[in-house]
Amino acid sequence: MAVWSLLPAVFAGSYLLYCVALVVHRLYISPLAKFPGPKLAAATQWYETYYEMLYNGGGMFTKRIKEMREQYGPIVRINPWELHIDEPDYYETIYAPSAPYDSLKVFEARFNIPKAAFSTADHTAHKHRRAVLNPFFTKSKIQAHGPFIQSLVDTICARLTAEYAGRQKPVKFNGMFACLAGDVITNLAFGKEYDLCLSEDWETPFTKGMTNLVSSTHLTTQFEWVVPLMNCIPDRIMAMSPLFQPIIEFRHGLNHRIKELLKKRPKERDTGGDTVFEVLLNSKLPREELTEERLQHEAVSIVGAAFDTTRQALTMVCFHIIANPDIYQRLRIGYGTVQRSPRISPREFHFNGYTIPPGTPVSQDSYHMHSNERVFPDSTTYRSEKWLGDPKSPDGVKQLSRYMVAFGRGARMCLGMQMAYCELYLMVASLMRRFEFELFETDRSDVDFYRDALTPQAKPDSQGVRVLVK
Ligand code: HEM
Repeated sequence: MAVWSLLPAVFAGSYLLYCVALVVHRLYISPLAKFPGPKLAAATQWYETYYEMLYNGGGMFTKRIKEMREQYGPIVRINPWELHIDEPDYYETIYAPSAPYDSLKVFEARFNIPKAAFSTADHTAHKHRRAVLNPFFTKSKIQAHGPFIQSLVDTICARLTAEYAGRQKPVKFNGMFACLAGDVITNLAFGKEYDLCLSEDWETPFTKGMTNLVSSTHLTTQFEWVVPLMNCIPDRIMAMSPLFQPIIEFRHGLNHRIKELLKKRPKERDTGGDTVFEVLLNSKLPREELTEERLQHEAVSIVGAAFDTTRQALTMVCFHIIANPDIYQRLRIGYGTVQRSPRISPREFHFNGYTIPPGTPVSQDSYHMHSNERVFPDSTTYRSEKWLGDPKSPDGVKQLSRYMVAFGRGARMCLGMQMAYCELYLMVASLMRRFEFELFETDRSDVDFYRDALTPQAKPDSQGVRVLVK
């Protein structure tokens, strides 16, 4: 028998040996071997991949982590290299404001925008990119945009009166709020809006693109090679896929805006920094930080981050207000983003007698925090009055708001929190003051967290929140 005919068997045998050695190392030698958790999850990343991609349609790992917590306690090894902690009072240790913690490298490729502040894993690079954006998103800056946001809200209300009131024609809240969020952020980012709020039936290619981008999150996170592979395939071929076609269109739209801005002579651009990208272009960032590619990444990131989160929050709040008329005008944000966002410390963490080695990704998340029955008893019942009168947490000392982490905490906390609050206040107040709504073939399962696609998504066959305007 020729020697070369044995090669496949030699390769297969070596690979098998390598896998066995890897599993033995992960289970018995790795510095994380002492942490509790399912052995299979510690042995292979495929465990997480199975829950994110396959089990019950995917997006199920966040919920699986909650089950692990119930079985193994407040600290769990959730995959070969990462720990998850479920202890409300420890949140501020991991998400400390000025701590020099990195984020996950694999997240850089998640939305194919590695150069955006949102994706930047390295703490120092993130700090510089973030610092130039911060001034645009302060409370006072956002308040100055209040009249513009109110004008969009008024446009929506006028349409509700003209096209829906008194008719048996349900309004799709998910789509309607997506249009609001999209118009607000594109206008504030570029000084141009897409007029999504005027679109037929609140359905637009832009919102479809954003929705698909969010849905692709597990595919691109679990298989790091997907994004580089996609980048090798011409867009016109990628656009044949119904998943990627709207994403490509969405990205091209934003790329076009950036190109337009860069084409303007610098003098024309210097209009006092009215839009996010004027602020960026007039900032003191070095030239290599202001390339077309980097600005395109920042554009997708800022528009994307503003979109699904705000749409979800508005839809959920309005559903609960309509379903419970006695809670009119009091609101609480649900989970925010449910997917964990680990931090990597250059120093050790100490938790519950464990020493967590430097360089280990450690996370908590808003799903575990907001469903913690010690801090939020009866957490699945919508009782927004619990937030009235500056309440204390169950220990009677700390403010309850310390545990409200829908916008995250620390150096990577939500950049657009004030903008989101502004949209929520103006939109919800206008809708609830001006209209009487009735839910149409909609119940809690249309808003409750079923699967995670970065943000909490309702059951797959949900048609969204639909209401009749009386
Ligand atoms: C209700 C609405 C919103 C919720 C619940 C929300 C939630 C969050 C959360 C939890 C994070 C932190 C992720 C992490 O720890 O890694 C985040 C980051 C971010 N959010 Fe929001 N967000 C909302 C609206 C917005 C809006 C309107 C904008 C508009 C610009 C925005 C822009 C961003 C950006 C750019 C980041 C990344 C910040 C960084 O990495 O430094 N978000 N958001």
